[in-house]
Amino acid sequence: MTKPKVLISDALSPAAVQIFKDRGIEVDFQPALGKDKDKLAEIIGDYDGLAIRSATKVTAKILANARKLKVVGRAGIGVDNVEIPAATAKGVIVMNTPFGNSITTAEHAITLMLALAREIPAADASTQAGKWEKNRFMGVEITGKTLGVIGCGNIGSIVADRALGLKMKVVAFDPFLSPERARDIGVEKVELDDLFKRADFITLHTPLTDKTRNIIDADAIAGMKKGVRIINCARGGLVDEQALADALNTKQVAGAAFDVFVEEPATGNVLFGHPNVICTPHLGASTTEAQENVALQVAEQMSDYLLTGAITNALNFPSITAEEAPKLKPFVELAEKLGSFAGQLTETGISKVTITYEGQVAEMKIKALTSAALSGLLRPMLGDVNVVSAPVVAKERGMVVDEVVRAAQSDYESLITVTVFTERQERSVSGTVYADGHPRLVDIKGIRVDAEFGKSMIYVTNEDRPGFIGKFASLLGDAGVNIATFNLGRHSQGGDAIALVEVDGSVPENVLAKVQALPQVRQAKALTF
Ligand SMILES: NC(=O)C1=CN([C@@H]2O[C@H](COP(=O)(O)OP(=O)(O)OC[C@H]3O[C@@H](n4cnc5c(N)ncnc54)[C@H](O)[C@@H]3O)[C@@H](O)[C@H]2O)C=CC1
Ligand SMILES: O=C(O)CCC(=O)C(=O)O
Repeated sequence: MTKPKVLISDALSPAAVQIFKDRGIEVDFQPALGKDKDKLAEIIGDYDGLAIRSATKVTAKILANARKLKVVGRAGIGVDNVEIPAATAKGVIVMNTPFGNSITTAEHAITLMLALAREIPAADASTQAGKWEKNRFMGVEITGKTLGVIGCGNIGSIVADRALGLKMKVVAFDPFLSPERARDIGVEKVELDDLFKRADFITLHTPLTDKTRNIIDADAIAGMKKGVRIINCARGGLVDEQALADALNTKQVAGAAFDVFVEEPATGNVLFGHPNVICTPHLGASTTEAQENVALQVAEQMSDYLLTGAITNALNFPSITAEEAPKLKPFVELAEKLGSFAGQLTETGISKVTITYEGQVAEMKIKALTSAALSGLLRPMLGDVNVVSAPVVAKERGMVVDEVVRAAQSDYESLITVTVFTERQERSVSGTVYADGHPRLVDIKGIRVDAEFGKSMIYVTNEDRPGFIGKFASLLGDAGVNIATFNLGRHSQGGDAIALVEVDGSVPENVLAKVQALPQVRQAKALTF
């Protein structure tokens, strides 16, 4: 196997380079490349993995050139610099490290809150300028004050914990925060209007979504306590910057501390220059500890995926642990081959696919198996589809996908059945994995068989009549097509029968036409796996 190759295009800790090397992965560390999108587009085609922070923008245009790319790893939390739908459509896994920088970012929010309360940056600048303006700087205590936390997930709840330690009262608005969790972490769950009315300090910790964009706008600010102070260490765009600047001018807002901006890098911004505004250049995650954590974690996760297929913290695919990956692998292969078998036999539009998991396989990660079956099914028709992109492609094409899970009902410990519905017919194929780890076909359209998936196969449906097998075999022999394995099955004596023959090399079209012309043959197809 050739070594996978990874590009690091942002300033990750060098710890990541070492992990990739130790795991036997070739790595190019180009920490400034993320800013040069043309160069990135030019070279991305050489890499299996791309490790980034926030400077690299993984756009559809970059992805279009990413011929070999399998995984994008974000050393950090927010993935708004990655076009995930485009990555998914291209079959690229996007993973992040959801916890590695949470403490550091929460500490940055607390730091900014305290700095705001005592106007530390302005007092520092004035003192170092030799002014000694003791009477200019009059701060506020935070003890006993109310902190409003908008978004109480990983970082928000750490901020709440630290603020409680500083003897603040904490109210939180987060539609997904359960009352039990709120109680456990010692915060009062409130509605947003209530938070605005009560908070002396407000800190934001949500992702930027259609619901959270401008969650603090002019109306929201009008509903706040006069003299409120606002901290944003989450994402630019959560606060309407112009509305905030206006409110700073009228003193409705007494101060604001921002680490993130609508446009980054923020080299000019409407907030710059206002009194009691503190700005940092997206430093939330910038501590030695956090950068080491996220770099190590992303490198391990990407290596696991590239080398073993284990998937952790993916945003566009279910997680598969390192323990699950080897057990799942033969079933992924089985699901993909069953899908491929059904796909190669299907000539008209598919309206629905049902995938049934029976026995032990029903306990596994069936989402991953379904994706594999869909990719096998769609690839003969659409070409460039893989397990990551297949569910999206199926949905775009209006295909209904049903998953059925049930206890073992057959002789097999595990059985997967793929049933494809078209306008004209319904066709099922079933398979299992034997102890040798090889997938086997065990049922085609209700007819029992026992066949491995060969590289090149001929599938024939015929009437069960004497003489057919002899004629079929001599026809192949006369044409110089060597038979590797020969499998037969039938419904009943004289009824529908199946022949599934593995041959060496590809099946010439004229040979297939001759097979099709044999008197008992209903259908003859060349299949490849
Ligand atoms: N400044 C920096 O360098 C860093 C910024 N971040 C950003 O911090 C933010 C929070 O990160 P985490 O706490 O790890 O995320 P998280 O996913 O653990 O928490 C986000 C919380 O926001 C809540 N939420 C979602 N929609 C909401 C809405 N409409 N109103 C109120 N709450 C809502 C969710 O329920 C969740 O509890 C993210 O935007 C992340 O990108 C993270 C790390 C570093
Ligand atoms: O990598 C960084 O410095 C930014 C961190 C961040 O914003 C995130 O993890 O969401």
